[in-house]
Amino acid sequence: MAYIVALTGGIASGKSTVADLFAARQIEIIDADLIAREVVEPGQPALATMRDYFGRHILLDNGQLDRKQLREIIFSDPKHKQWLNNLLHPLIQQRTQQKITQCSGQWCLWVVPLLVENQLQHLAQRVIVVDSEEEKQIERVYKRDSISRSQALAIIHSQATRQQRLAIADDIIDNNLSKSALAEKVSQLILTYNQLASEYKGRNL
Ligand SMILES: CC(C)(COP(=O)(O)OP(=O)(O)OC[C@H]1O[C@@H](n2cnc3c(N)ncnc32)[C@H](O)[C@@H]1O)[C@@H](O)C(=O)NCCC(=O)NCCS
Ligand SMILES: Nc1ncnc2c1ncn2[C@@H]1O[C@H](COP(=O)(O)OP(=O)(O)OP(=O)(O)O)[C@@H](O)[C@H]1O
Repeated sequence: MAYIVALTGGIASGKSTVADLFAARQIEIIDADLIAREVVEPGQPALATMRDYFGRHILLDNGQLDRKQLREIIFSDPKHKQWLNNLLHPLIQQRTQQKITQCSGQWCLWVVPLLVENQLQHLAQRVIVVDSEEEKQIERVYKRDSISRSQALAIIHSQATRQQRLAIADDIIDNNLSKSALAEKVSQLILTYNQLASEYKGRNL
Protein backbone atom coordinates (compact mmCIF):
# COMPACT_ATOMS: atom_id res chain seq x y z
CA MET A 1 0.00 0.00 0.00
CA ALA A 2 1.28 3.46 -0.93
CA TYR A 3 2.24 6.09 1.62
CA ILE A 4 -0.74 8.48 1.94
CA VAL A 5 -0.36 12.21 2.51
CA ALA A 6 -3.67 13.86 3.42
CA LEU A 7 -4.21 17.51 2.50
CA THR A 8 -6.93 19.33 4.39
CA GLY A 9 -8.13 22.84 5.19
CA GLY A 10 -11.31 24.87 5.55
CA ILE A 11 -13.46 26.10 2.71
CA ALA A 12 -11.49 28.20 0.20
CA SER A 13 -8.33 27.83 2.28
CA GLY A 14 -6.43 26.93 -0.91
CA LYS A 15 -6.48 23.11 -1.01
CA SER A 16 -7.10 22.88 -4.76
CA THR A 17 -4.46 25.54 -5.47
CA VAL A 18 -1.91 23.55 -3.48
CA ALA A 19 -3.09 20.20 -4.91
CA ASP A 20 -2.64 21.59 -8.45
CA LEU A 21 0.99 22.38 -7.62
CA PHE A 22 1.55 18.76 -6.53
CA ALA A 23 -0.28 17.49 -9.64
CA ALA A 24 1.95 19.66 -11.86
CA ARG A 25 4.87 17.71 -10.38
CA GLN A 26 3.23 14.39 -11.41
CA ILE A 27 2.04 13.46 -7.92
CA GLU A 28 -1.08 11.26 -7.98
CA ILE A 29 -4.10 12.97 -6.45
CA ILE A 30 -7.22 11.50 -4.87
CA ASP A 31 -9.72 14.32 -4.44
CA ALA A 32 -12.66 13.80 -2.06
CA ASP A 33 -14.57 16.79 -3.53
CA LEU A 34 -14.39 15.16 -6.99
CA ILE A 35 -15.50 11.82 -5.58
CA ALA A 36 -18.37 13.65 -3.82
CA ARG A 37 -19.45 14.90 -7.26
CA GLU A 38 -19.22 11.44 -8.83
CA VAL A 39 -21.57 9.84 -6.28
CA VAL A 40 -24.35 12.35 -7.10
CA GLU A 41 -24.13 12.22 -10.89
CA PRO A 42 -27.43 11.58 -12.69
CA GLY A 43 -28.19 7.85 -12.56
CA GLN A 44 -26.44 7.36 -9.21
CA PRO A 45 -28.78 5.94 -6.52
CA ALA A 46 -27.76 8.68 -4.04
CA LEU A 47 -29.17 11.39 -6.32
CA ALA A 48 -32.56 9.64 -6.46
CA THR A 49 -32.56 9.31 -2.66
CA MET A 50 -31.81 13.05 -2.36
CA ARG A 51 -34.60 13.92 -4.81
CA ASP A 52 -37.04 11.84 -2.72
CA TYR A 53 -35.93 13.54 0.51
CA PHE A 54 -35.54 17.20 -0.62
CA GLY A 55 -38.01 17.19 -3.54
CA ARG A 56 -37.62 17.50 -7.32
CA HIS A 57 -36.60 21.16 -7.03
CA ILE A 58 -33.18 19.96 -5.88
CA LEU A 59 -32.48 19.02 -9.53
CA LEU A 60 -31.79 21.32 -12.47
CA ASP A 61 -33.81 20.88 -15.67
CA ASN A 62 -31.02 18.70 -17.13
CA GLY A 63 -31.28 16.28 -14.18
CA GLN A 64 -28.03 17.41 -12.53
CA LEU A 65 -27.92 18.31 -8.87
CA ASP A 66 -28.60 22.01 -8.21
CA ARG A 67 -25.49 22.49 -6.08
CA LYS A 68 -26.13 26.11 -5.20
CA GLN A 69 -29.57 25.30 -3.89
CA LEU A 70 -28.39 22.28 -1.92
CA ARG A 71 -25.60 24.39 -0.42
CA GLU A 72 -28.13 26.98 0.75
CA ILE A 73 -30.34 24.27 2.28
CA ILE A 74 -27.71 22.30 4.15
CA PHE A 75 -25.76 25.24 5.56
CA SER A 76 -28.90 26.85 6.96
CA ASP A 77 -30.26 23.67 8.57
CA PRO A 78 -27.94 21.31 10.48
CA LYS A 79 -30.57 18.55 10.41
CA HIS A 80 -30.51 18.47 6.59
CA LYS A 81 -26.71 18.65 6.54
CA GLN A 82 -26.52 15.70 8.89
CA TRP A 83 -28.95 13.73 6.73
CA LEU A 84 -26.85 14.45 3.63
CA ASN A 85 -23.58 13.62 5.39
CA ASN A 86 -25.05 10.31 6.58
CA LEU A 87 -26.01 9.45 3.02
CA LEU A 88 -22.91 10.63 1.14
CA HIS A 89 -19.94 10.24 3.47
CA PRO A 90 -19.97 6.42 3.57
CA LEU A 91 -20.21 6.37 -0.26
CA ILE A 92 -17.39 8.89 -0.60
CA GLN A 93 -15.28 6.95 1.88
CA GLN A 94 -15.84 3.65 0.07
CA ARG A 95 -14.72 5.09 -3.30
CA THR A 96 -11.80 6.84 -1.64
CA GLN A 97 -10.56 3.57 -0.17
CA GLN A 98 -10.76 1.92 -3.61
CA LYS A 99 -8.74 4.74 -5.16
CA ILE A 100 -6.19 4.66 -2.36
CA THR A 101 -5.54 0.96 -2.98
CA GLN A 102 -5.09 1.74 -6.70
CA CYS A 103 -2.45 4.43 -6.09
CA SER A 104 0.52 3.26 -8.17
CA GLY A 105 3.20 5.73 -7.08
CA GLN A 106 5.30 5.51 -3.93
CA TRP A 107 3.00 8.03 -2.32
CA CYS A 108 -0.13 9.88 -3.22
CA LEU A 109 -1.92 13.01 -2.10
CA TRP A 110 -5.43 12.63 -0.69
CA VAL A 111 -7.28 15.96 -0.77
CA VAL A 112 -9.88 15.67 1.96
CA PRO A 113 -11.72 18.78 3.20
CA LEU A 114 -13.46 17.04 6.12
CA LEU A 115 -10.53 15.00 7.45
CA VAL A 116 -10.83 16.38 10.99
CA GLU A 117 -14.63 16.61 11.04
CA ASN A 118 -14.88 12.91 10.11
CA GLN A 119 -11.82 11.86 12.12
CA LEU A 120 -10.14 10.20 9.13
CA GLN A 121 -6.56 11.06 9.99
CA HIS A 122 -5.70 7.45 10.90
CA LEU A 123 -6.07 6.60 7.19
CA ALA A 124 -3.06 8.76 6.26
CA GLN A 125 0.61 8.50 7.18
CA ARG A 126 1.07 12.29 7.06
CA VAL A 127 -1.24 15.32 7.28
CA ILE A 128 -0.78 18.70 5.59
CA VAL A 129 -3.03 21.53 6.72
CA VAL A 130 -3.51 24.50 4.42
CA ASP A 131 -4.06 27.29 6.88
CA SER A 132 -5.80 30.52 6.04
CA GLU A 133 -7.20 33.36 8.08
CA GLU A 134 -10.99 33.40 8.22
CA GLU A 135 -11.23 36.81 6.53
CA LYS A 136 -9.14 35.52 3.61
CA GLN A 137 -11.41 32.48 3.25
CA ILE A 138 -14.49 34.72 3.16
CA GLU A 139 -12.89 37.05 0.61
CA ARG A 140 -11.74 34.18 -1.64
CA VAL A 141 -14.99 32.24 -1.52
CA TYR A 142 -16.88 35.43 -2.33
CA LYS A 143 -14.63 36.18 -5.32
CA ARG A 144 -14.76 32.60 -6.60
CA ASP A 145 -18.40 31.56 -6.00
CA SER A 146 -20.21 34.82 -5.05
CA ILE A 147 -21.05 33.27 -1.68
CA SER A 148 -22.29 35.94 0.73
CA ARG A 149 -20.43 36.74 3.92
CA SER A 150 -23.17 35.23 6.07
CA GLN A 151 -23.24 31.98 4.09
CA ALA A 152 -19.45 31.78 4.09
CA LEU A 153 -19.49 32.21 7.88
CA ALA A 154 -22.19 29.54 8.24
CA ILE A 155 -20.02 27.09 6.28
CA ILE A 156 -16.84 28.00 8.18
CA HIS A 157 -18.60 27.61 11.54
CA SER A 158 -20.00 24.21 10.51
CA GLN A 159 -16.44 22.99 9.95
CA ALA A 160 -13.57 22.19 12.30
CA THR A 161 -11.73 25.21 13.70
CA ARG A 162 -8.25 26.24 12.55
CA GLN A 163 -6.93 25.13 15.96
CA GLN A 164 -8.49 21.66 15.62
CA ARG A 165 -6.87 21.22 12.22
CA LEU A 166 -3.50 22.60 13.23
CA ALA A 167 -3.47 20.22 16.22
CA ILE A 168 -3.21 17.21 13.89
CA ALA A 169 -0.94 18.78 11.24
CA ASP A 170 2.47 17.30 10.45
CA ASP A 171 3.07 20.06 7.90
CA ILE A 172 1.41 23.45 7.66
CA ILE A 173 1.10 25.50 4.49
CA ASP A 174 0.38 29.13 5.26
CA ASN A 175 -1.81 30.24 2.40
CA ASN A 176 -1.21 33.90 2.92
CA LEU A 177 1.86 33.24 0.80
CA SER A 178 2.10 34.28 -2.83
CA LYS A 179 1.47 31.52 -5.38
CA SER A 180 5.20 31.37 -6.23
CA ALA A 181 6.11 30.95 -2.54
CA LEU A 182 3.52 28.16 -2.37
CA ALA A 183 5.20 26.39 -5.29
CA GLU A 184 8.53 26.58 -3.46
CA LYS A 185 6.97 25.11 -0.30
CA VAL A 186 5.42 22.29 -2.34
CA SER A 187 8.82 21.47 -3.89
CA GLN A 188 10.34 21.15 -0.41
CA LEU A 189 7.49 18.93 0.78
CA ILE A 190 7.85 16.65 -2.25
CA LEU A 191 11.47 15.98 -1.30
CA THR A 192 10.41 15.17 2.28
CA TYR A 193 7.61 12.81 1.21
CA ASN A 194 9.81 11.02 -1.36
CA GLN A 195 12.16 10.24 1.51
CA LEU A 196 9.44 9.29 4.02
CA ALA A 197 7.62 7.11 1.47
CA SER A 198 10.78 5.26 0.59
CA GLU A 199 11.50 4.58 4.30
CA TYR A 200 7.86 3.48 4.74
CA LYS A 201 8.15 1.09 1.80
CA GLY A 202 11.36 -0.31 3.26
CA ARG A 203 9.64 -1.01 6.58
CA ASN A 204 6.60 -2.62 4.92
CA LEU A 205 8.33 -4.94 2.43
C1 LIG B 1 -23.28 21.24 -0.62
C2 LIG B 1 -22.68 21.05 -2.01
C3 LIG B 1 -23.72 20.62 -3.01
C4 LIG B 1 -22.11 22.44 -2.45
O1 LIG B 1 -21.49 22.28 -3.69
P1 LIG B 1 -20.43 23.36 -4.24
O2 LIG B 1 -20.15 22.99 -5.68
O3 LIG B 1 -20.94 24.73 -3.97
O4 LIG B 1 -19.13 23.18 -3.34
P2 LIG B 1 -18.02 22.00 -3.34
O5 LIG B 1 -18.65 20.66 -3.47
O6 LIG B 1 -16.94 22.35 -4.28
O7 LIG B 1 -17.51 22.07 -1.83
C5 LIG B 1 -16.76 23.19 -1.43
C6 LIG B 1 -16.40 23.09 0.02
O8 LIG B 1 -17.56 23.20 0.84
C7 LIG B 1 -17.31 22.58 2.07
N1 LIG B 1 -18.32 21.51 2.30
C8 LIG B 1 -19.01 20.79 1.37
N2 LIG B 1 -19.82 19.89 1.97
C9 LIG B 1 -19.65 20.05 3.30
C10 LIG B 1 -20.21 19.44 4.45
N3 LIG B 1 -21.10 18.45 4.31
N4 LIG B 1 -19.82 19.88 5.67
C11 LIG B 1 -18.91 20.88 5.80
N5 LIG B 1 -18.33 21.50 4.75
C12 LIG B 1 -18.70 21.09 3.52
C13 LIG B 1 -15.91 21.95 1.95
O9 LIG B 1 -14.96 22.87 2.43
C14 LIG B 1 -15.73 21.81 0.46
O10 LIG B 1 -14.37 21.75 0.08
C15 LIG B 1 -21.53 20.00 -1.99
O11 LIG B 1 -20.43 20.52 -1.30
C16 LIG B 1 -21.94 18.67 -1.39
O12 LIG B 1 -22.56 17.87 -2.07
N6 LIG B 1 -21.59 18.44 -0.10
C17 LIG B 1 -21.89 17.18 0.56
C18 LIG B 1 -20.77 16.18 0.34
C19 LIG B 1 -19.56 16.56 1.17
O13 LIG B 1 -19.57 16.46 2.39
N7 LIG B 1 -18.52 17.08 0.45
C20 LIG B 1 -17.33 17.64 1.07
C21 LIG B 1 -16.34 16.68 1.53
S1 LIG B 1 -15.99 15.34 0.50
N1 LIG C 1 -2.08 31.99 -2.20
C1 LIG C 1 -3.10 32.46 -2.92
N2 LIG C 1 -3.05 33.69 -3.45
C2 LIG C 1 -4.10 34.21 -4.14
N3 LIG C 1 -5.26 33.55 -4.36
C3 LIG C 1 -5.37 32.31 -3.88
C4 LIG C 1 -4.30 31.69 -3.13
N4 LIG C 1 -4.71 30.46 -2.76
C5 LIG C 1 -5.96 30.32 -3.25
N5 LIG C 1 -6.36 31.42 -3.92
C6 LIG C 1 -7.67 31.61 -4.58
O1 LIG C 1 -8.68 31.44 -3.58
C7 LIG C 1 -9.77 30.67 -4.06
C8 LIG C 1 -9.94 29.43 -3.17
O2 LIG C 1 -8.80 28.58 -3.37
P1 LIG C 1 -8.99 27.02 -3.65
O3 LIG C 1 -10.07 26.78 -4.65
O4 LIG C 1 -7.64 26.47 -3.93
O5 LIG C 1 -9.49 26.59 -2.19
P2 LIG C 1 -10.10 25.20 -1.70
O6 LIG C 1 -9.63 25.04 -0.30
O7 LIG C 1 -9.76 24.12 -2.66
O8 LIG C 1 -11.65 25.54 -1.78
P3 LIG C 1 -12.94 24.60 -1.42
O9 LIG C 1 -12.87 24.30 0.03
O10 LIG C 1 -14.09 25.48 -1.72
O11 LIG C 1 -12.87 23.40 -2.30
C9 LIG C 1 -9.48 30.32 -5.52
O12 LIG C 1 -10.15 31.23 -6.34
C10 LIG C 1 -7.94 30.50 -5.62
O13 LIG C 1 -7.53 30.89 -6.90
